[in-house]
Amino acid sequence: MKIGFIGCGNMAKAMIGGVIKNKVVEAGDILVSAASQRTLETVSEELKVNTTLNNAEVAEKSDVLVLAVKPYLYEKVIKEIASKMDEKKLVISIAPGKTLEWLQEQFGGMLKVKLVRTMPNTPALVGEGMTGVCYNEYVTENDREAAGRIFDGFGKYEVVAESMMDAVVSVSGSSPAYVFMFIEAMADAAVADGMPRAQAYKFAAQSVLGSARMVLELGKHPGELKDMVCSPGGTTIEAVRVLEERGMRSAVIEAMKACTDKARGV
Ligand SMILES: NC(=O)C1=CN([C@@H]2O[C@H](COP(=O)(O)OP(=O)(O)OC[C@H]3O[C@@H](n4cnc5c(N)ncnc54)[C@H](OP(=O)(O)O)[C@@H]3O)[C@@H](O)[C@H]2O)C=CC1
Ligand SMILES: O=C(O)[C@@H]1CCC=N1
Repeated sequence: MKIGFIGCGNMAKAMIGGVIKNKVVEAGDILVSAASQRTLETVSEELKVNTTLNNAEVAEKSDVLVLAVKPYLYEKVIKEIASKMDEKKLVISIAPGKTLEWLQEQFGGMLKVKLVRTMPNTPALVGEGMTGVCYNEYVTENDREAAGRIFDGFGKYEVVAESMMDAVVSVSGSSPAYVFMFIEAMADAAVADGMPRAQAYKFAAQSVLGSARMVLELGKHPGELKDMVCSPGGTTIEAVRVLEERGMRSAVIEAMKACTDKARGV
């Protein structure tokens, strides 16, 4: 399987890193394009993948093609590659807001292009990505299996109804940013208490990692897990009281609502 990436920024590099590390394909089976030679030189040096400035060449030489440019460039890039497409190639979109119907239109109504609409996230870089996936009608069982191997290569994935994709942007595509802010804030507080910064990041990040694993592995309600930490009359409930007073839940819900709304409008 030859995989092509059009665009090689934060998200593509995270996906490529995971796919190579997990031996889904060899680096030599990946062809990447970008806007600048400088990016391609860096990517070629760091990831040992093949590179070109020619998007149409990536489309022509790939069995699976990942569109990894910013959403506003999708229309332009698809125009550049449309003539190189055929009904065997699988196209993976990673942009928020670009529906299967819209993508199909860009490729031209006549071409039965196989489309996979996804929303990955940057933890893919360490093999812990979460990707929401939906397919158009031309994607076969074999294609799904091939795409699944790619998504498995950099984390977990789940097939969802297309109507859920905007919510996926908010809950996993964008959410690493909120989690990093939370880790940074906790580390700042520990630094204020006198802890060296590097150590503070380790304590904060490992606590987030462990807590996430408890949710995923123990099958218990997050509220129950929170209660297990809150000793009666203890320290934790004091922190919980202040977080509730400052509107933590409401801030998260409102922030994610804004994110989902933005995804709908991209
Ligand atoms: N970052 C994230 O966490 C996530 C991003 N996404 C989606 O992934 C896509 C890419 O985002 P991200 O990686 O963050 O963006 P970046 O800005 O990091 O990367 C964009 C890449 O596109 C390249 N590029 C620009 N113009 C062209 C062109 N005309 N032809 C080919 N390549 C071009 C750039 O090249 P150069 O480097 O030379 O400028 C760059 O390598 C977006 O649609 C985004 O919404 C989805 C989920 C999560
Ligand atoms: O911020 C963005 O638009 C992209 C999509 C999800 C994460 N990053």
